Amino acid sequence: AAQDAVDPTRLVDAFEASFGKYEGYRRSGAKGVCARGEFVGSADGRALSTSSAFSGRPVPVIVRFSVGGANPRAADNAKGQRNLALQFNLPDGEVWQMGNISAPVFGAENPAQFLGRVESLRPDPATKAPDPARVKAFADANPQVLLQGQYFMRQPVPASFAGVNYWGVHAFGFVDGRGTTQWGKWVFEPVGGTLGLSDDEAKARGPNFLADELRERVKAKPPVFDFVLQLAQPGDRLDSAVTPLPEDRRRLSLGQLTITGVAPDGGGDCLAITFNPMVLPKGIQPSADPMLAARAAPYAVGLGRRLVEGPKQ
Ligand code: HEM
Repeated sequence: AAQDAVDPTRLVDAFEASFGKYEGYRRSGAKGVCARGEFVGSADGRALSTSSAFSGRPVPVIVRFSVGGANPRAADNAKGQRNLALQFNLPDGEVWQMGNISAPVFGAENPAQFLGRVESLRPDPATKAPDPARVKAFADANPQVLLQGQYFMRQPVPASFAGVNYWGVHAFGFVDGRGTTQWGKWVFEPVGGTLGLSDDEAKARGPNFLADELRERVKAKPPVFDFVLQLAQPGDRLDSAVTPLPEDRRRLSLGQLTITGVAPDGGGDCLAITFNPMVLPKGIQPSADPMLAARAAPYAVGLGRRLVEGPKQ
């Protein structure tokens, strides 16, 4: 809706003012590693959507794992967000991009609220830290912005980029050959289960282990994620990134993503890609979630800035 519209430049400027400006790095998910994978769709995927992603033939995927936030030196051994961004390279040049996060909810329900939250976290020039009274006042008036952080505090520090669930958070429509749309929300789940560290283990691991851990893991045995869709029922909210579907909704595996290689350094195919979740293949539809459409323009702004600066990671 028009009242939800927020200038994309203003959003990226607010990120830089509140979280820091690190030239060449993504303004969000700055610390990351590029990888490659292969996706093989399932019969359930083919039944739900005409997308060629689910043909059953292997599809090459560009993969980027990252730690949440704007800081390229973020600690790997702290609780918080991890990301799984994907670009499916489908036949005939078609692509499917997505950016998934390690929580079932996002930190705001519409772009204006997100901008307000980010602005409330801007450091006070005098103290160089956010003003606790301002942060509290905004969160008290907008309690949805606390849900994601509360989720992360209940989870252990991930032991591996391949040991955590990654949710799409938004609803998407899966359109079959008769034109029928099934709405749902997805999550990528490691087939080997989630892997967490105790507080002592996290301390012993130090702040930089996730990229090398992934390289070693992939060399030993390529990790596999199930692409699981939770099916919405009539009446379920399809427009809210802070409202998961009810837990009892049916779940289907749309296929499996295998991670087959990891870049040896900060380079790789990801550098010039922004993972815009509105880039969808035929057979997949965006929902009316205002947070979904609002991502496209700021990602392009962010990509433009870091390309000019000289892209890193
Ligand atoms: C209007 C709201 C949002 C803004 C302004 C925003 C902003 C950004 C920006 C600027 C980037 C870096 C883009 C680049 O340089 O290529 C980014 C990355 C990312 N965002 Fe958002 N974001 C928003 C909403 C969301 C939501 C709702 C999710 C939930 C799934 C999300 C998940 C991610 C992920 C996973 C990445 C990292 C992707 C990568 O590895 O490149 N963002 N975001």
